[in-house]
Amino acid sequence: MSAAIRIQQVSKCFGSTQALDRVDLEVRQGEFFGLLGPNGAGKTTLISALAGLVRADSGSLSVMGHDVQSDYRVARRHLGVVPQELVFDPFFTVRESLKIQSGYFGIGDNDAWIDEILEKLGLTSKANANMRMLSGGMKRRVLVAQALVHRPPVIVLDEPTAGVDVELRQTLWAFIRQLNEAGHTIVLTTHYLEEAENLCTRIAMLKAGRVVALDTTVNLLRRFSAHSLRLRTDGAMPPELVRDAAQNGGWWSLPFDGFEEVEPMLTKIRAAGCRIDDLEIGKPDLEEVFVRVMQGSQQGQQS
Ligand SMILES: Nc1ncnc2c1ncn2[C@@H]1O[C@H](COP(=O)(O)OP(=O)(O)OP(=O)(O)O)[C@@H](O)[C@H]1O
Repeated sequence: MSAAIRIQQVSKCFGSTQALDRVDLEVRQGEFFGLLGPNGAGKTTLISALAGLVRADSGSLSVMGHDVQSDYRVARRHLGVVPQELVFDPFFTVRESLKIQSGYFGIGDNDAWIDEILEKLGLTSKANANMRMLSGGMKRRVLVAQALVHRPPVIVLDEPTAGVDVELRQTLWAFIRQLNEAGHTIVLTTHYLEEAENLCTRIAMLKAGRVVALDTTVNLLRRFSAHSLRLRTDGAMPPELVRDAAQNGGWWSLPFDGFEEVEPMLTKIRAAGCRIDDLEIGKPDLEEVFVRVMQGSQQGQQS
C-alpha cells in the first residue's frame, strides 16, 4: 500500500532563509497526523510544496503514490488543503464557491455532497449568503468545505482553528474525526497542542525547516513528559526532593513515574515540617514535550 504522503529529502530556500532542510516524512493511509512547530518552522511551506503551490529546490513529494510535480493533477485530486489564510472570492455565494471548486476538479453534479458538507459544518443557513457577508469563523468553515468538495482521501488542515470559537472547533473536530474514521488521512498543523494531543496518533515536530522529532503521540509523551506532583508549601522542601523539582510561581513540581511514588514523597515533605497549602497531580502533556524538544532539538525516535 502506498503512503498517503511521502516526503523525501525536501529542501526549500527563500533567498537566504532555509525554510525546509532535507525533510523526510511519511504519513500512512488512515493516520491522523500532527505537524507541529513554532512560527516560521516551515509547516506552511511544506504544505504548499505538497499542494504544488511552492516548488521544492530538491527532493520529492508524493500524495497517494503520485508525484506532486510529474503527476501534479492526479496528486492534487487526492489532496484537500484547508489553508491558513482566509482567501476567497467575495462575489460568490457559499454554494456557488463550492460548485466552482468542484468544477476545478472536473466534478459536475456534486449537489448532494455539497449539501452534506454544508450541513456537517453548520453552513446550511449560509448557503446562499455572499462570501463577503460572512464572519471570519464562517469563512473558515467555507475554506474547510472547499477543501473537501472533491472528496480527497488526504486532507491537510493548516491551523484550521486559529481564532475560531468553541462551537466551530467542536463541530469541525467531530466532522474531521468522522472523515478519519471513514478512512481519510488527516494531517493537522496547530499551535493548540491540546488539540494535537487529543486528535493525532503520530506527530512530527519541525524546527527551522528540520524534523526534530517524529514519533507516536504516546511515545513522545512517555519520553519527554512525566506525571508530576505539584504543590505549594509554607516552608523549605526537603533537599532530596528539591534536586529533581522545578519551581514556578510558588509551586513546586516533582516529577514521578508511578503513583506509588506519591505517598513516600508526601511523607518526606511532612517529616521535613512543611505544611502543604495546595496540591494537584499534573499529567504528562504535549506542551512540555514541545518545549523540551524545541530546547534540545533531539531527533525523536522514529516510529
Ligand atoms: N514566500 C516567501 N518568501 C520569503 N520567505 C518565506 C516565504 N514563505 C515562507 N517564508 C519564510 O520561510 C520560513 C518558514 O515559513 P512557514 O510559513 O513555512 O512557517 P510556519 O511553520 O508555517 O509558520 P507559522 O506557524 O507562523 O504559520 C519563515 O522564515 C518564513 O519567513
